[in-house]
Amino acid sequence: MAPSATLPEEVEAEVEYVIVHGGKGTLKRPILKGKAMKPTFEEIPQVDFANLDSGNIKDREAIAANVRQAFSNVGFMYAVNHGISEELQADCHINNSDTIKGYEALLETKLDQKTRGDLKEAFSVGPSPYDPEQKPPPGLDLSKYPKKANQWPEQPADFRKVMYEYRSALLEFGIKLMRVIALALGQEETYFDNLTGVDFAETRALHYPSQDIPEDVGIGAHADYSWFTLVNQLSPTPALEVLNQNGHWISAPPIPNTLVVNVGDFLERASNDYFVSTVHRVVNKTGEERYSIPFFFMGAPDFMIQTVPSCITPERPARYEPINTAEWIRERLLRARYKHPAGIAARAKEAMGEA
Ligand SMILES: O=C(O)CCC(=O)C(=O)O
Ligand SMILES: [Fe+2]
Repeated sequence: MAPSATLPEEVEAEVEYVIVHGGKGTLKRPILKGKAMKPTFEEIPQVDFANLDSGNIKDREAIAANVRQAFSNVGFMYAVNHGISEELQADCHINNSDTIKGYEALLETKLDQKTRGDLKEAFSVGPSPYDPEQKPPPGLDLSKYPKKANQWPEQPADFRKVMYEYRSALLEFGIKLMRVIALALGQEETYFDNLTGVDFAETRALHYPSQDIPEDVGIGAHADYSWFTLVNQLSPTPALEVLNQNGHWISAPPIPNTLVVNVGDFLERASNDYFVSTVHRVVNKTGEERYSIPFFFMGAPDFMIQTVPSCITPERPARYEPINTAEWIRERLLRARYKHPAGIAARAKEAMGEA
């Protein structure tokens, strides 16, 4: 339609949307411009964790207050002074290996249905009590766990060792962060301690080639299925982008010695939407390779995700039913794995109305 001086601004402009398929179904966010724009974030805040191990609860509460602000307004933050050693981060760099390209090939997942798939490759390490490094509790009934959960390459020889050292360091930070989150939600620090019974995290070493075809993405727009995710951006290549309330993509460039921390769907649900599981994507148009290692803090598989009591008020009654962690993860994983036999079977079942 041709612009007309007499029509209101909203009618004149054709509204465009960002469309995202996430944990809550399809999100259609209008891209707002000019006067229609709402107050929302334009950058990712930084939170200092230097006092995380302080014996004084006031110090830990001060961190919790900053986390609360970041998680409720943005859903993302940079963790500064997180205590993970730089050497360990450098050891994990996939550049140290000329053989590891992971077992998830390029285009194996497709998070944005308009694309030919995600232009990334990955090596994932998930929960498995068969790996002694994960210190399964004595007497754990192993029959409930799949035997082939993790697959390890023979080369380079110390790949498994380094990945486990890194994973343990992140897990330690993650368990402390979960305590800060409990405080941030107005609970006792120990509120979520029973979530961490058996190992419950996934580490994914990612490689993104430069995306030279205009439609290509590294990872299509999505929200994470985790309590939170700790992303280590190993390359100086800016590519991670975060969707704000105006439908604008905000860059989260690498900042040395920080971890990007984002709220995942489980925390959003447990917090009754007070904390937002913000949609993000990776688009690497820099002409350079990019490497990153996200760490997904997922919770024990049999943990029931329920609304935290302090997040239920007369104005905001509980919005969600309790849900089993393993069931939710399986459902989400299979949706993205469009080439995996189990993913194909699940979608066929869904199409026939059986799922
Ligand atoms: O590589 C990144 O910076 C983020 C990766 C990511 O969003 C994911 O794996 O869920
Ligand atoms: Fe993500």
